[in-house]
Amino acid sequence: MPAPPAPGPDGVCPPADGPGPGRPPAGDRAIETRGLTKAYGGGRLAVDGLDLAVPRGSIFGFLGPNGCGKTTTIRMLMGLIQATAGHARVLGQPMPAAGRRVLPEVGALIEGPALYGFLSGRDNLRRFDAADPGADPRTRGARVGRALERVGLAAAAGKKARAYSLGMKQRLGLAAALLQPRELLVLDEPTNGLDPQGMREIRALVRELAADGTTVFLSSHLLDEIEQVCTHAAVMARGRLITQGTVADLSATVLGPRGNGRLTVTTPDTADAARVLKELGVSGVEITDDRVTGELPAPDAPMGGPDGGAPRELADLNAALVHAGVRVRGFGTERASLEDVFVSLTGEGFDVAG
Ligand SMILES: Nc1ncnc2c1ncn2[C@@H]1O[C@H](COP(=O)(O)OP(=O)(O)OP(=O)(O)O)[C@@H](O)[C@H]1O
Repeated sequence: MPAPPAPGPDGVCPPADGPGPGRPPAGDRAIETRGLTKAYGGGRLAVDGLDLAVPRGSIFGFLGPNGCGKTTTIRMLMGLIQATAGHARVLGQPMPAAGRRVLPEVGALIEGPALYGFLSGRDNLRRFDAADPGADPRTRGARVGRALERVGLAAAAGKKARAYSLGMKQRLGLAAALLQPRELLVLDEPTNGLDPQGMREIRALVRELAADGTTVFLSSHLLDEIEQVCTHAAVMARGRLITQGTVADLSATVLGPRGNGRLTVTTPDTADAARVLKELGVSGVEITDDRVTGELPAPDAPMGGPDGGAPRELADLNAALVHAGVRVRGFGTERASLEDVFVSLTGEGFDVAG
């Protein structure tokens, strides 16, 4: 996997047109936009100067509250609507100019699949396949069968699509996107409206597809979804890019440069635990009820053990507590969530309309 874009000192990644440290070289980007902008009537910008850099091979989450401009961006990327300003490249080619060359390499699922309810799942796929001028009709049956198999719909292939659950319809839409091998999959809110089981199935499928080397760009307003499935993310609010980078780097932006997370120790011996942790270099130590929390030292910081040694790992910290007679009932670290990132960078709660 190419090197992820690194956040800058303010925690925000450099724009796509900068040579930014850690930013994937242009050839390694599945999607790249510069200043991409869309104004609908009324003058308000639905998308405002967007600089995106999606590394090839990533599972890239495009995250933001409803109405922040995700679908509008995707529609511009796919050449479905014209940008008001700015540029977009998909698989290295300018869009929409190179649409005919690029789009056969891209599987897209935007705003739910358009299915005929009176046709079976299999016949819906045959119809999609027949609409592809590059698809050989002689091998259609095999292609459709493989795609159904891939999304776990082989057994239900003969059922009318109107009898499918929402999750099955989404999977059928994905199967349509997978009839041909694709370099890039673009999925707009693929789990929207699904029950938890349906969501899990789609996420598992996304992971499988990415494991085969396909870049997956998926939009979502669900923070935990992005955290669970994505390697990288861009965070949008009100049409603007707030930040982008690896999911781990984004978490680190709100944890400070040390980015190690907070340690939590649950113990009846809170005062002793706090003292030992401070001696070991843990800062910001706080006691709340039977919990002692603190910020872990940087990995390269000197960390003195009680015997003058230098415990470096969490396990060593735990051992030192036990050695000092602290009865440890719980021990662990917490990383910042993407929700923390969003709130810290925008000053807003996540559940706002864009
Ligand atoms: N065809 C249109 N004409 C006018 N305004 C539009 C149009 N499509 C979208 N908008 C507006 O542009 C903004 C961005 O909408 P968009 O659908 O891109 O957001 P989104 O992040 O995909 O949200 P959602 O998840 O709710 O679809 C919203 O304020 C929306 O009302």
